Amino acid sequence: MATTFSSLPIIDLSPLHTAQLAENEIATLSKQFGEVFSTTGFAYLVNPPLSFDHEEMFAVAREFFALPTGQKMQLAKRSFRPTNENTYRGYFPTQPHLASDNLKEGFEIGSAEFSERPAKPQKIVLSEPNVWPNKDSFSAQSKLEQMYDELQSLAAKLLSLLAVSLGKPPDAFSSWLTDSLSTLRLLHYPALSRGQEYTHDESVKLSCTPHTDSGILTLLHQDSTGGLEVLNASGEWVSAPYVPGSIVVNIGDLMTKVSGGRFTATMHRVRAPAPKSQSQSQSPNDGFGRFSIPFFFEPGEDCVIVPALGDGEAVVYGEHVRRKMSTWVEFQEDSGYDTGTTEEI
Ligand SMILES: O=C(O)CCC(=O)C(=O)O
Ligand SMILES: [Fe+2]
Repeated sequence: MATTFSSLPIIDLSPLHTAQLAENEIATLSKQFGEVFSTTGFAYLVNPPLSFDHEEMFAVAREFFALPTGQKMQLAKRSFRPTNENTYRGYFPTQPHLASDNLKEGFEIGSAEFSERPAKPQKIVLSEPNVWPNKDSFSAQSKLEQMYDELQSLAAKLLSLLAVSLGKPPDAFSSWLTDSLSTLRLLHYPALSRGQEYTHDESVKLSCTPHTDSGILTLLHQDSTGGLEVLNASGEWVSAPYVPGSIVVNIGDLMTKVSGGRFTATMHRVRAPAPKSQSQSQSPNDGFGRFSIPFFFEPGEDCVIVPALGDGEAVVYGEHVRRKMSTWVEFQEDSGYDTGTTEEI
């Protein structure tokens, strides 16, 4: 359970810029992560060892979501476009009929190493190849693939630190990286229209309902719109505003299991972006909504995850994630998804 916090801590990743961490740096960072993940479960990471910045990432998201709806729908998962082959990787449109408090469109990629469709027929194929817009209309495929690889390497370094913080050798969890199912997801939350800011009961209007993430950990790039909130132990929603240059990190359910409950997968949600302001806006996204780019760090489908602490049972990751998937809006059966109202940027 998360503790009663009122803001999120900041961890400086500058030491990770060198190829090899010194013993004392490993000890200091793993202690920091151990403390943060057993209290807030969420933190800001600054000075991450990545070759790209926020601006480059969000330029990619803007380029993708500005594509005509028809072109995005060509990349839709089969549940949204039955003639398409992909079931897991690709585009999902907003679903206003199913979930007005979960209004988001997204585009997801996995590892470029999954280049062939597995022979085993399954309703949802977790290790299927990615799909892409054609290169004439979308220039950022190789950039996104590189972002994926760099985020995977960063997450793997953090995993070693988590192993140490649980009293294990740095490579204790390295087998999880085999055929990793990590997902890089571009998300767009459209802005509300005027008058839609509140639900009929006057509670806050959300565009992502409260949930915990399912995997090992999540590395989130968010734009400056704001809206992410994190639940503390007193039941209060604590705002996690944009901190320039930072990545938000949080623990997923799997790591709670592995740590025997020591690490906390904290509930979080996103408030719906405000309608276009009437004054001259400072925000480049004004009226278009919010962009965020979570990277979900995940083990391979067949990976058997054995808890490092406590007496919990081992889980096979593929089974764990398929169980959780039934709660995700983009995997609900729905015939009323929105394929025609995306504004051009
Ligand atoms: O958009 C955000 O800030 C958070 C997204 C999120 O929590 C998720 O996709 O799991
Ligand atoms: Fe999340």
